[in-house]
Amino acid sequence: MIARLVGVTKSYTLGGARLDALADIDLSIQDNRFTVLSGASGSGKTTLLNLVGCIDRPSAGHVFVDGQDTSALTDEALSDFRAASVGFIFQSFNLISVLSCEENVEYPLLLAGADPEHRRRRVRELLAAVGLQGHASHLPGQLSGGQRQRVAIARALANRPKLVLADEPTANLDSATGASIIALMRDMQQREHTAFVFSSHDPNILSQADDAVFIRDGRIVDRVTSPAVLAVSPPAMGERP
Ligand SMILES: Nc1ncnc2c1ncn2[C@@H]1O[C@H](COP(=O)(O)OP(=O)(O)OP(=O)(O)O)[C@@H](O)[C@H]1O
Repeated sequence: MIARLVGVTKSYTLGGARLDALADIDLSIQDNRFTVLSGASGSGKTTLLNLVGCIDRPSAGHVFVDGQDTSALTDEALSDFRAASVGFIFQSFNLISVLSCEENVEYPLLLAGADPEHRRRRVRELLAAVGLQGHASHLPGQLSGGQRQRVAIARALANRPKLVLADEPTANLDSATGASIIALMRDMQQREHTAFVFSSHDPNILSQADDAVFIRDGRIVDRVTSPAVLAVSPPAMGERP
């Protein structure tokens, strides 16, 4: 198991009122699987990904990643742990605009102190795997949205994290490009033997996943393994029939 949440609540206070963005979540995420978090807008998907990705801390409960109780880490140690253990893919790509494709993919390797020969080999391998070997020196502004997301996928995998998190990775793409990005993530997940967890409110995506976790109003309302069968007749947003 690559991640486990035990009794996790995340609360915000808005105008004096308490809002539980997540309430009493118990969830295990398995190694080497393609897991989708499915739920309507505002159901808590981003909040959950931010906790699993150690970007945020829970108000109550414990988040374990790769066996580490993240609540036991200082902010600095948590930041180092996150850089070493988790790769991120964002809906708005978040590439560094002044760096070329290869420099964007190389960046996490530089931060991790990888030697130049390893960096060169890994960047070349990843750009080829995402189909961008011919675009290595292009800047993000010279790429399409789908190509930018391909670079972001390569970058997320650079340090061989055991866990990659993607928050609505297809939200800014047309449906055909979005489908190709999901297929690429699936391919890379299997090629790299890593766990991918991605959020989506598109029920059609269920057919691609090994596991589906359904969230509604900050609670897990269902969990399904091999959810392809559900995709034949997609459930209502955030819940199973
Ligand atoms: N920083 C914050 N302060 C206050 N409330 C927040 C904050 N972040 C999230 N929320 C609230 O927590 C709830 C869950 O939000 P979250 O962004 O996790 O949902 P989501 O499922 O990712 O939605 P979407 O699909 O629209 O991105 C929402 O009601 C949201 O308004």
